[in-house]
Formats: sequence, structure tokens, C-alpha cells
Amino acid sequence: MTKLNEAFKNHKALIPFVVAGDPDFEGTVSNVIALAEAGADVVELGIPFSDPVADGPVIQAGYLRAFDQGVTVERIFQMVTAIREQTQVPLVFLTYINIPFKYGYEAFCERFEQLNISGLVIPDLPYESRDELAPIAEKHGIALVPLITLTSGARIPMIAKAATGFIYMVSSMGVTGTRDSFTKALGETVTEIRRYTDVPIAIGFGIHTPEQAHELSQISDGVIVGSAMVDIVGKDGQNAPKELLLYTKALLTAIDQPVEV
Ligand SMILES: O=P(O)(O)OC[C@@H](O)[C@@H](O)c1c[nH]c2ccccc12
Repeated sequence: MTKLNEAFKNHKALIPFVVAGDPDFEGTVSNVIALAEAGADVVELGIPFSDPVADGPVIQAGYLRAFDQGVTVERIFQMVTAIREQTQVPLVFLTYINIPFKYGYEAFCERFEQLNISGLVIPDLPYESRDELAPIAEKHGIALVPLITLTSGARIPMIAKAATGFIYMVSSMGVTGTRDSFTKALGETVTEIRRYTDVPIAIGFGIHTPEQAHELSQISDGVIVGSAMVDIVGKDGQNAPKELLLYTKALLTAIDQPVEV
């Protein structure tokens, strides 16, 4: 938890997302190391799931490539062990609730703690259903990162007040995937969340150009970039680490730019 707070300290954070097991096990390890080397503040790793309701075509394709490699949760934990031999970059996992449910919440969170994984994002776990998992996550020092959408409305105070780690502000309606523009309502929602919590707010969904990363980091504490990263992995395969490094550096440079007046 503290590691995640530190990731946002004194600067805007960049959180790239890649799929665990894509293009293969060694490839994921190299990709995460490249992202950390480029300066990513946190890396978000997706556990492939068969029915990923919140994911668009690019990330679904990433999950399928990982399934082709025979990805399992156990194999992913081994992958993290290999990653941890080379980098202590804060890690957050994205997974659908069936995965930790089937593994067992206690055992799942225990593994997270052992592997120094800082947080968990679960898109199909509504705030109202978190009580079974939240105390176990907390006991193991894992932040259960809540998602707030443009339609969260009256539920914002309750979600924001209970948030730890950071808040995932979903930029737009629909599934993951790059977007060309963002609604002004986004800034208003971030301001609304701010009234209830000091926990950092990161915006994700749709961001792919350095300009967008810059623009959205100005109204938040950081940005999450997924589909654009997974697209690179899909296209460049074994060369992905180099491309991810360059792309991440370009995003970071844009985020660090002063605001134009
Ligand atoms: O792919 P995008 O549009 O850049 O969005 C981030 C996203 O990939 C990552 O955080 C994510 C992947 N799968 C998700 C499911 C739900 C919420 C978020 C996610």
C-alpha cells in the first residue's frame, strides 16, 4: 500500500498494462523489466480470463495469446518470482473475480504478499460486494483498487472514502481500447472524487497518444495505458521489450511537460 502511495509522490504516475503470459512467459518477464527500466511507476498485469466483459478486442487477443501458451495462475506467480529477481517495480494485478474466488481469497492474497504485489483491480466486483475479499486483502497489505466510472454518481462518496492504493477513474463508457477524445465530465468527476479522499486518482481507458497522456495527467494523479501496450506486444512479439521501452519513455516525457498556457 505504501509502495503505491510512493509511486504517486511528487509526480504524475504512468501505469502501463500488459497481459501476463503474452506473448509467452519469458516475454512477459522481459516486457515488465523493460517497462520498469523505462521508468513506469507501477506496472499493471492482467490475468487472462475466458469471459472478460470489460475488455475490448486488443486485450482479448492478448488473453488468447496467453491461453495458447498454457497460462495458469500458478505459472503467473512463477513469472512474478522471475520478475522480482530483477525489479522491485510496484505491481498491481487486474483480474476478474472468478480467478481469486476459485484460487481461494486467503491463498491468493497470501501469494500476493509473498511476491510483493501491491494491489488488485477487479472490474466485475462492485463496491457493494467487496466485503468478503476486502478484509483479507487488507490483512495482507494489498490495496483493493476501486473503479469509478462516469455513471458512479451518488456512489462516489462511499467508494472514494473506502479507497486504498489509488482510485481507477474509468475515462469513458464501454470496453477497454483506444479512444480519440474524452468528455469534459471527466475533470468534473475527478474534482467530485477529490472532495472525499486524498488517495491518488489515476485515469485509464482509451489513452494512447503522448498528448492524451499529458492532457489527462493534468487533471489527475496519473494515467493507465493498456490496449496500446498490448497492441505493441501483439505486433512486435519478441521485439516488444524494446518498443515498449521507447513508447513508455515517450509517454513519460509528455507527462512531465509543463502545462502550456
Ligand atoms: O486498454 P486501455 O483502453 O488503455 O485501458 C486500460 C486497461 O487496459 C487496463 O487497466 C485494463 C485491462 N483490462 C481491464 C478491464 C477493466 C478495467 C481496466 C482494464
